[in-house]
Amino acid sequence: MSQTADIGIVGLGVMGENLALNLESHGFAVAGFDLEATRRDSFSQRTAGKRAFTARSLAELVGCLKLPRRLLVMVPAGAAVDAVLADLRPLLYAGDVVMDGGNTRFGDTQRRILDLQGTGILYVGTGVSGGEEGALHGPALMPGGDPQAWPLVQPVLQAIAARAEDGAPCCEWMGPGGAGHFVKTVHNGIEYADMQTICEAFWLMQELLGMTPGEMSPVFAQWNEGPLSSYLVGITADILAHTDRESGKPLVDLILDTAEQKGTGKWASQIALELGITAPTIADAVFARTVSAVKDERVAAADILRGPGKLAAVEREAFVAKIHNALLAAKICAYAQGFQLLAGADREYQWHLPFATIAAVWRAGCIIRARLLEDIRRAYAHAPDLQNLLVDAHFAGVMAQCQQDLREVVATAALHGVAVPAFMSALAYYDAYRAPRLPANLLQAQRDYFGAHTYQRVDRPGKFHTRWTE
Ligand SMILES: NC(=O)C1=CN([C@@H]2O[C@H](COP(=O)(O)OP(=O)(O)OC[C@H]3O[C@@H](n4cnc5c(N)ncnc54)[C@H](OP(=O)(O)O)[C@@H]3O)[C@@H](O)[C@H]2O)C=CC1
Ligand SMILES: O=C(CO)[C@H](O)[C@H](O)COP(=O)(O)O
Repeated sequence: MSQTADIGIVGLGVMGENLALNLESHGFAVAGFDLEATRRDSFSQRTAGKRAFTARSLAELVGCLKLPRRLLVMVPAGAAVDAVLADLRPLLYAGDVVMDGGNTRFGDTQRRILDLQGTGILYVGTGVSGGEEGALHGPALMPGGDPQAWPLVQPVLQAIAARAEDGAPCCEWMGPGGAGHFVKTVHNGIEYADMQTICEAFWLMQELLGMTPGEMSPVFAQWNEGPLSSYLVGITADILAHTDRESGKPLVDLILDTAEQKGTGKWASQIALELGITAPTIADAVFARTVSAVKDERVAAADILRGPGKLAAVEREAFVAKIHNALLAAKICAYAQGFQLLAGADREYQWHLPFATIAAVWRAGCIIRARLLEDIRRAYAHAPDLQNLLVDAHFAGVMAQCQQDLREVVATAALHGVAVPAFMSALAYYDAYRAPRLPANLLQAQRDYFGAHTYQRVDRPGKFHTRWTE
């Protein structure tokens, strides 16, 4: 195969192989390479009879690509991407495009763009979401980087992307530099919060209402027909209905309660702290995973630390309806925080992120796809400078309907000693954001007391310092 492939894939793991098959099914001739011989063999077998070629080396892969070359790197983020780039660089010409589709830190993408400056090689960092199925049948794609690359990769990426209900491809240009990978990091931060709040809804049904997974599954399935409709609520219904073949028990009950993570939620939270953006529900979703991971400590502490006394049972049907509204309210708060994070980074890096387009791209294909994303798209299309999703008329209205139930759910959980950190932080975020006055006046006084840090007054301009004990 000489210079006949439309695109080369480096890394034929879960994502790379399925993206390659997706590309091939859309009429693109693909070439693939993986360091691992077993992955190459598996790729050869899965692509037998198709317009696909398995290269035995990076040089062979590059040699069979049409000019300008388009390469998609799907290897683990970090050192592996640098290693691939170091090997690729001497093989490429000016005008060739390298895309990194991994979950890469956006700062790494910015660094790699700088490293390639002067070579003419066009670099793109693209968020990819949708897991194995999405990669095969239509992911959401969030490319950003060298703008000159976009016309060269747009037809390929948009052809394989998922389509929203209105037919729009879930792939648009996010902006320069690390914009694409930043948008994916925020996507994953929201994903963490979405998953955690769903887990808390499940936990409340189990701990307070005594519901079994089998009883909860139809509840989630029904919720998936309404305003909570989303991929994650849908898969939760499926998971809760699943029975372990060996024991006959719900499989979810047999899974160890320690969550793992690869780091994107943590990055989203770190960036929020660095930029001074309030994203507590995303951060609490990360902390919920970290506390789950200290299982042995929790088991030991359960014998030492006291909780509340026994309380009257909670009425099931009415409380399930409240959990529904609490989940919707918390979800809106998490998305609001995610979009605040996008806006904060946009101010810092001057990417000119297209907020309405980001919501549109997330409507299908990705893990956080949800019905409410069309409302978010509409909100930002109507007001691109929207201060916060919460103050959009539609979302303010939904919050008005749901906030009382979020309060009651959080209060009930607290009284019964059931940990719902993401629900709690969503409520605290909502209440803090709608508070015209907060106790930061006392905090400023404390800072001034011990550190002469000064404070401002509400009745006159300027900076003031007080000798508090005089
Ligand atoms: N899985 C998912 O749902 C999603 C994953 N992602 C991201 O996509 C990227 C790839 O993920 P995934 O496909 O799941 O990972 P896998 O581990 O399944 O596949 C990565 C492949 O890349 C190979 N590889 C590593 N280094 C090189 C190299 N220098 N040259 C060629 N091949 C190499 C690996 O080989 P070896 O096994 O020998 O290391 C492996 O076969 C990651 O950044 C991930 O975070 C993004 C969205 C969803
Ligand atoms: O990017 C993804 C989906 O959008 C990946 O599935 C991601 O790896 C999930 O993150 P974690 O392993 O930390 O739960």
